[in-house]
Amino acid sequence: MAVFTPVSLEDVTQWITQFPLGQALELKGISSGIENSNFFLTTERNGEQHQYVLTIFENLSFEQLPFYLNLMRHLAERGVAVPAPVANDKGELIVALHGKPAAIVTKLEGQSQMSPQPVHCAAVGAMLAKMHLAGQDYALKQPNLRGLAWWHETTPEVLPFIPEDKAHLLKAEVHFQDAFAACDVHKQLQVGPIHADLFRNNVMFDGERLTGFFDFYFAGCDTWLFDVAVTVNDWCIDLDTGVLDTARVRALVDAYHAVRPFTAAEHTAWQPMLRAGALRFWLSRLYDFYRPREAEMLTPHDPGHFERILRERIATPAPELF
Ligand SMILES: Nc1ncnc2c1ncn2[C@@H]1O[C@H](COP(=O)(O)OP(=O)(O)O)[C@@H](O)[C@H]1O
Ligand SMILES: N[C@@H](CCOP(=O)(O)O)C(=O)O
Repeated sequence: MAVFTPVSLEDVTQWITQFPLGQALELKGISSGIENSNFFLTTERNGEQHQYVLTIFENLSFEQLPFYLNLMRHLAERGVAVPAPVANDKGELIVALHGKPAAIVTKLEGQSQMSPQPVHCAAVGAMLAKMHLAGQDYALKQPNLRGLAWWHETTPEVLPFIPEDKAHLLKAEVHFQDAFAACDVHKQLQVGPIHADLFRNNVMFDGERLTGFFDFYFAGCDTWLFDVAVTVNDWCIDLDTGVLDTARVRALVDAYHAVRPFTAAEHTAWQPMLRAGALRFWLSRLYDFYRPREAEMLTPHDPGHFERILRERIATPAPELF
């Protein structure tokens, strides 16, 4: 159960009067998250019921949240399928509830598609390209906080815990990624706000219709190609082996390319970028496994999954971008 801060309907009844949402009818805790306390909120306005998600942020602060919430609003206003945050009567998107930052966003229809077919991957690729284009004129700037600098900070923290062969791979890959980040091709890559964690569990589908991307709390400014690589490394693989499924890769990258054509530099950078996407999640999973943060991770994800993916991306070239 991932409701860390209990909230009752009575608590919300008064609090919600500052939002143009009508009256709170029902509040249900959502069990699946791992970082925040999330609730489905039903309200009634002019005789009609509406569904929202109320999130109480357990780790992110009032200072950190505007980048993420304003990005969601910016994207929603430009027709990207993401939850739209609701402002209160002072125009604020982040409002204290039980002393912690909280926000209300629109509820996406559908469920996560955990066994995606090419048709789902194509929808994700097209929406991802649309999202990158729509984010171009987003005014707030924040780096990807899980990027190269974080890999350098985190690697020495996990090295003492892991056996020699893994330590060797980790150090060698960080070294390889340093060289890649410094090369001319990398400097030519398109940069902007990215989701940076667009896994299967962060996208909703109603049948084959993509209804939205959510969980933007790892978003930051980084290369668009890194976002594509992270997404392909989750959506287009056999989960047991990490091996890429060519049909799903083609569907995702072709659909992306049709909306926002990849550049020659992106074509060149594709194989090392897939390795970067694997390294990022191998490292965060190692960190969460060996250095668990208090009351944050209920069940740490398996680091071995992304170690396998990284080894596989090093050993076997992925299908070309175009
Ligand atoms: N806007 C939304 N619309 C519909 N469901 C949502 C929305 N936001 C979150 N959820 C539901 O809440 C669950 C937990 O959200 P998530 O952002 O993954 O939490 P956490 O940040 O705590 O890991 C999701 O798996 C999803 O079922
Ligand atoms: N996608 C990451 C973990 C982040 O968790 P999320 O539920 O907030 O997406 C991973 O799989 O390691």
